[in-house]
Amino acid sequence: MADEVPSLAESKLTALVVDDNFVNQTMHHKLLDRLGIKNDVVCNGQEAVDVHCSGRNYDLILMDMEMPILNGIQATKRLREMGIESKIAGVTTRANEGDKKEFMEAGLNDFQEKPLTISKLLSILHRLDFHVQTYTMGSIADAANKEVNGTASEKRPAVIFVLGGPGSGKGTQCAYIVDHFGYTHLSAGDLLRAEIKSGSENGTMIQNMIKEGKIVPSEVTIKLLQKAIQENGNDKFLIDGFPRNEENRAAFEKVTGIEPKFVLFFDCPEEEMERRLLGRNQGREDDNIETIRKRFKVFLESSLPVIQYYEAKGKVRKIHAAKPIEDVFQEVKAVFSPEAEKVKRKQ
Ligand SMILES: Nc1ncnc2c1ncn2[C@@H]1O[C@H](COP(=O)(O)OP(=O)(O)O)[C@@H](O)[C@H]1O
Ligand SMILES: O=c1ccn([C@@H]2O[C@H](COP(=O)(O)OP(=O)(O)O)[C@@H](O)[C@H]2O)c(=O)[nH]1
Repeated sequence: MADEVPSLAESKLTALVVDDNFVNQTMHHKLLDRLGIKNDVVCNGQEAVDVHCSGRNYDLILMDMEMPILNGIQATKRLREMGIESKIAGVTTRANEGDKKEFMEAGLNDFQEKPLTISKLLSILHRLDFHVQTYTMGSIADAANKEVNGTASEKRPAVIFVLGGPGSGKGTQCAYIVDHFGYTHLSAGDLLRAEIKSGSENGTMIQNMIKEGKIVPSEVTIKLLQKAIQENGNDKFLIDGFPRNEENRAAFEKVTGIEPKFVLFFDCPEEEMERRLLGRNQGREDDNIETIRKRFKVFLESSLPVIQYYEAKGKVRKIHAAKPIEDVFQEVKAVFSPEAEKVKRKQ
C-alpha cells in the first residue's frame, strides 16, 4: 500500500517563488526543495508575469506582496486575467486586514504570513489539496527532529498503537488499560486539540483540518507525541488514534526509531460508531453527521491500510468492539496478559 501513495520527492509538482528579498528567495526555494518540489525563483511580479508569457506554468506560486515594478496584488490580478489557473499563495510580512483582503480578491487561493517554515508550507499544500501525505521522509523527519529539543530516539519506550474507527471506543478502553496495566495514554487527537487551545501558530490549521476530518501533517502530530513521551517519566505508552495513514506511520518510525510492540485494533461497524459519536456529547466540533461521514471515509481509505501493514507483520490484536464496554475490556485484558502475548508470538 505504501508504494501506492505518490511520493512528493518523485512528484511532478512545480512551484514559482516570487520575492524581491534574497533571504526569502533562498529560504522558500530550499523549503520547496526539501519537499521535492521543483521550483524557479523570480524577483518581482513583472518577472512572474513574463515567465508565464514565455509559456511556463506552475502548480503553485508563492507570491510576496510588496515588490518593485509589479507588486504581488498587481501580479496576481494580471496572472488571473491571463487565465493562469495555478494555485497562488500570498506569503507576506505583517499584512493588515485591508491589504490581505485586496490580495485575496486579486485571485489568491491561500495566504500565509512570513517567515515561511516547513510546517507552514505543508499547511499551504494541504489546504490547497496537493497530496503531500506522502513519502518525503528524509525532509519531514529532519524537519521534525530539528524543531524538537532532543528526540524520542534518546528514549525508546514501549509503544502500543491503539487504532480503530472514530467512536470505536479507543479512548474509553485506554482509560481501563491505564488503570490495570500502568501505561500512559497519549491521545493524538487530544494533543492536537490542546495545541489549538494553546493558541500556537499551528492552531488554526489544526482546527480547520479536524473540522474537515482531515489528517493533520505528520510533522505536527509527531512533534506533539515526541514531546509528550519525553516529558513523561513512564516507559510504556498507548498511542491512541495515531498513525492515521501510511505517511504518519513511516514518519513516526523514522523520526523516533520506535516500532510498536503491537497494534490494538478496535473493530466496530460504522452504524454503531455513528450512534456512539452522535451521543458522545463532549462538545466536539467534529462530532456532527457531516464530519463523521468524512472521518469514516478517511478511516477506510487512509487508516485501514496502516492496520493491514501491521497485520502483515503479525502485530495486530483485533478486538470485537461492538459489545458493552465491560465485555470489550475482557477481550482487551486477555491481550495484555503476558501469557496471551507468549501464545501469539509462538503462532
Ligand atoms: N463498548 C461501548 N458500548 C457503547 N458505548 C461505548 C462503548 N465504548 C465507548 N462508548 C461510548 O462511545 C463514545 C465514543 O467512545 P470513545 O472511547 O470516545 O471512542 P474513540 O476514542 O474511538 O473515538 C463515547 O461516548 C463512549 O462513552
Ligand atoms: O494522529 C492524528 C489524530 C487525530 N487527528 C485529527 O483529529 C481528529 C479526531 O481524532 P480523535 O482520535 O481524537 O477522534 P476519533 O476521530 O478517533 O474519534 C481526526 O479526525 C483528525 O482530524 C489527526 O489529524 N491526526
